[in-house]
Amino acid sequence: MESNSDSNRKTHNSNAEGSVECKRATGGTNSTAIQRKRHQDDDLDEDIQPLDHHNATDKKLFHKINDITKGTEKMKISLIDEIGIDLPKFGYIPQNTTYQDAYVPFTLARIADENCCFRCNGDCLSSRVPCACSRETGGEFAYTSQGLLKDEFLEACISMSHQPKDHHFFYCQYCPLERGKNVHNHEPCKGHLVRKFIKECWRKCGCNIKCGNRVVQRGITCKLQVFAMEGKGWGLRTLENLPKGYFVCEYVGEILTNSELYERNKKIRINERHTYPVLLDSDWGSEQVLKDEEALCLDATNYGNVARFINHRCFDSNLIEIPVEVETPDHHYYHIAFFTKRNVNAYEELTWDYQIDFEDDGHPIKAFKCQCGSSYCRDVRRKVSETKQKEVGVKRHKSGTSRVS
Ligand SMILES: C[S@@+](CC[C@H](N)C(=O)[O-])C[C@H]1O[C@@H](n2cnc3c(N)ncnc32)[C@H](O)[C@@H]1O
Repeated sequence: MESNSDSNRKTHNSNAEGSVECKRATGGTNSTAIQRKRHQDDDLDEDIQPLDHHNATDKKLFHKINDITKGTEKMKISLIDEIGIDLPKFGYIPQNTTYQDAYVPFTLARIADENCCFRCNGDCLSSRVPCACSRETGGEFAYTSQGLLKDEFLEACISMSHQPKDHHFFYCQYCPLERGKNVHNHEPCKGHLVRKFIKECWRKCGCNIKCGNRVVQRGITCKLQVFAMEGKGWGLRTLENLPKGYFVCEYVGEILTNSELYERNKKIRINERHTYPVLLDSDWGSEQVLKDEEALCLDATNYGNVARFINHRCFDSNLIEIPVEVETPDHHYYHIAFFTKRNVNAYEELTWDYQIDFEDDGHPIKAFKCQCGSSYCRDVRRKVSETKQKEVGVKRHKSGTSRVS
């Protein structure tokens, strides 16, 4: 997986390939073929700046793309690279898309009358009595009329992610994660955290599209930028101040079954396991045996949205991911939406806690050497190796063998 900047650093002259890649301006020719091609590429030419461009602060820019979404989001999302790393190779998709076997039916017939608010009008948040769509959140909507998450709901979600052991876990009888390994003796399920869901109004509801209980489905509304950094590869930042409880973006990728994820993992080298899949396991274990086509994950490796650039930070990240029910009451499939955990300043990197167990080598999501910089960092291996390096440095220093490079 090309994600660590140390491994993907290269000179700005190298020619990147793929769907959201930078290319040189093609000026200096009258060829009709090229002119025709240019015309077809107008959208791209407008979005992609030549290499070696200098910005106002006179920092060298190796790459700049004005809109990595290619117009598929309401907001343009730029990408800049001031250190010279490979451009990401993926196709931008603004909505989750089934890869092959995942069973994700969106039918109106599956939405029972008690799972929608067909009698509502206008804005559900302003109705005197909260409608049926608030039932998932205990009879109160999760959102304020300003479109932010209510503090109490947000704090409860943060507490669940900070102290998962204090909260309820589901344990599957036959865990899809273990089944996917295709071995005779499955290990017992390690447990899946029960999560708090938001339920948004949708097509069978009587309210209008501006209803305050429709936030995630309206998409990205803030200015975001993908940027390159030392150590972690690409990352995402906000270009404007964001208040606490603000919806930033959802995690979008291909919808894969767990077996499909294992097949993908098998095809790539052992130390390059996927680092872009997110399990949709909030409901695992609540039923007897989950069929393979219902044990799903989102994989943003080949196709995804801007959320694939959000790096991990142990514990004190500024984003939290919350499951959101939109099109189907069936929680095998749901959306993963990122909200701010606190006020976030313009130009701060946006991070979330992947909840990685840095010691679980069997997990389909590969743990990396964490460089989150948090004082709560859980990557003990990194800490141990850093301590050892320091000790070796001190010993060498004492024996006079150390070299300053
Ligand atoms: C979902 S991607 C995030 C975007 C990624 N940085 C990129 O360049 O495409 C996850 C990968 O980013 C890198 N990463 C994320 N958080 C990191 C951290 N705290 N320390 C080191 N690497 C990190 C790891 O390589 C991880 O596998």
